[in-house]
This record gives sequence, C-alpha cells and structure tokens, in this order.
Amino acid sequence: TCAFAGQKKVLAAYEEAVKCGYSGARAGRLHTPHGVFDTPMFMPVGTQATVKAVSPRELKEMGAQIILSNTYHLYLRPGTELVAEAGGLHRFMDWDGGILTDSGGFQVFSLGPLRKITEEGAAFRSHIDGSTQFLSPEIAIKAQMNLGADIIMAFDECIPYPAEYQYAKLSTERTTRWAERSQKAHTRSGQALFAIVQGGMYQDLRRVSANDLVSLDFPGYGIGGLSVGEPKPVMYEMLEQTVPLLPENKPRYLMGVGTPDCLVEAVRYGIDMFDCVFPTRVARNGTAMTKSGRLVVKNAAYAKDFLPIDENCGCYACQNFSRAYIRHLLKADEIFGLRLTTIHNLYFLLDFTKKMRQAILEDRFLSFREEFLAQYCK
Ligand SMILES: CNc1nc2cc3c(=O)[nH]c(N)nc3c(CCN)c2[nH]1
Ligand SMILES: [Zn+2]
Repeated sequence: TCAFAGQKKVLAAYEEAVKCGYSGARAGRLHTPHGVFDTPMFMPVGTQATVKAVSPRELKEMGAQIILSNTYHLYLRPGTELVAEAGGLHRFMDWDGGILTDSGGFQVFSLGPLRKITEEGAAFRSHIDGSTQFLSPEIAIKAQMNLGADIIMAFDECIPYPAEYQYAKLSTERTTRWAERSQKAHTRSGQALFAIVQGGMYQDLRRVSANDLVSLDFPGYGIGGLSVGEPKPVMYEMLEQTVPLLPENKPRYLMGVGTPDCLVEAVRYGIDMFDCVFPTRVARNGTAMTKSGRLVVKNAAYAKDFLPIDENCGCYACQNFSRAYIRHLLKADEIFGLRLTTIHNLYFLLDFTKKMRQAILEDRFLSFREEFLAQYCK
C-alpha cells in the first residue's frame, strides 16, 4: 500500500513487515515507480551513471535493487539536461531497477576545492576543469528532476568532523532551510524527495534537526554527517538519538555506510537503506570482503590457492574462479581481475542485507548479529 502525505502521493511509501523484538530492526518494502524493494538494502554506488566495472545485467543478476548516482558529477559532466534529452538516467544507463541520486551536498564539500557557502548555496571549483560552479537547493533539485531518479535528496551541507558546536548549529539550521527550499523546488510527481538529518556529533542538534525535518513531512529521511571520520561508537550514539524521532512508516537511509559491522549495528537501530563506495573501491585494489573480514587476494599467500575467494559464496567469481587465478589477473593488471573482485564484494554486501532481512522476518536478528560480530574481525 502507498501511504499518502498531504496532497502528494508518497511513492517511496513504506510498509513495515516485521518489527524485531528489543531492537529497532525492521524488514520493510519500499514502493517506487521502478518496483517494490526489500529492506534492509544495500545500494551499489554508480557515481557517474555506472557501477564501476560491472554491467546492469550483472547488477540485476546479483540482486541489486536500487543503485545510487551522484548529481554533482553528472551536473558537471555530461550535464543533466543531456541526460534528460537521452530519456533520463534509467534509459541513459540501461538500468530498470530503482535509482537514488545524492544532491551534491557531500561531493561539493569533499571533492571540489570549496569556494564559499552562503545562505543561497555553495560556490566551488569543478574538480574536472577548475571552472567556478554554484549549487543551491533549487539548482540541485532541478538537476535531479532532469536525471529522473526514483528517490532524490535535499541539498544539504555535510558538516565536517570535528566541528565546533556553534558552526554545527548554524549549518544544521541552514540545511533545514535548504530542505524547505528543496521541497518547494520539487515539482516532479512520481519522484520521492528525502530530507537529510544533520547536527554534527551533538545529540541536541541531531534531535532538533530530526524534529524540524519530520515536521516538514518528507516521504523518507537520510541521516547525513556521519561516517566522516568519527569513531564508530559516536556514530552509533548519533543513530540512537536520531532514528527514534523519525516516523516508523518512512524509510531511513544512513548515507555512506558501510562495512558489514556498521550495517548490522545500524539495522539494529532501525536503518533500512545504505550506500557505500567501500566494496567497489577496495575491490579495485584487490581486497575481497568475507564474513571473517578482508582477504587481500593479491597477496603472495594465494599464488597457489586454487579455492574460490569464499566457497560458500554464490557469486559468479566464487562459482567459477580460484584465488590463484584472480591474483594472477590482478598482478597482470587485467581488467577482468577487478571485475571479479567487484562482483564478489557487491554480491557479498547485497547477500548480507538479504540475510539480515531473513533473520528479522524469522525474529532471530539479535542472535544473527551476535554470531556475525563474533566471527567478523574489523
Ligand atoms: C562515506 N561517508 C559518507 N558520509 C556522508 C554524508 C553525507 C551527507 O551528510 N549528505 C549527503 N548529501 N551525502 C553524504 C554522503 C554521500 C553518500 N553517498 C556521505 N558519505
Ligand atoms: Zn563471491
């Protein structure tokens, strides 16, 4: 069922399937124009309209439901009007699953040499050609309407870590005003706009940010400003302060997270959606993810290891190739090597979220979490 909020049909409606006992963990289903998707879910990152080294067919095969693309990059190159002329991002990259675009709020501060932030927006220099650029809530929303993702994000400032209380306070209040401007600029029906909770690492600012954004009534909520170098216990503390204030019948998306241990903790607090470049990025330098931790398949130790990366893994790489073969490819700088480690790492995280969902539905999530954390060395 799709919930209705005000006069707009909420397309990322959230029907909660099961709530698990003591924890806030829940298994839900997310309704979008491109399908109904299961949560908890991991979203592979396809920053420039491609998940690096894998095809849409392979993504579908490994169970990807929603993938993420970045407005910042596509706005600078090839331009979001061009993508709109091509028929929108789904057509352009031949992906018929769900797409979520980030608003640029993070990339502006983490990529381009930042020029200046004002009430109006953020001026910066393009990391591609150094040209002076400007993003505001209105520009970021227009760009995302051009791209045509199923879920788009409000324009925000990801507060750096550490940050002074006063700066975090002023920035968070501005991000809330930017969320309201994002909402007013968002005129495309059939597309859900999520707000992004900020507040730095300050409990009171996190609560104010969450309450202010909830009163503006969005169909879903991102939790931003985390996984920016803070200690994990601080991230969990911010989740504990924030998640309970968000509506139970709306999706919660923890931005930029993360490793399996962070995922299982965040699901316990009630997070539904995740994205992270980690699995694809470490794959490209020859590191594979397993339930016991990382396996640097490039290491000499695996030169004559004819077993798969993980013999219990159902991915294309583990079903057909050995560690020795993948190590050989990586040492020889063969592109297929990167493809195999990427396929494995994405499959691992997609499968991990599926296993968490199953555990929640069978009301055994807390023991699943215990067993996983006991075996996984960070
Ligand atoms: C890797 N850590 C991380 N923290 C983030 C915070 C925000 C954040 O606070 N705002 C936005 N718009 N994006 C963020 C992202 C990008 C997610 N793909 C983050 N990534
Ligand atoms: Zn595998």
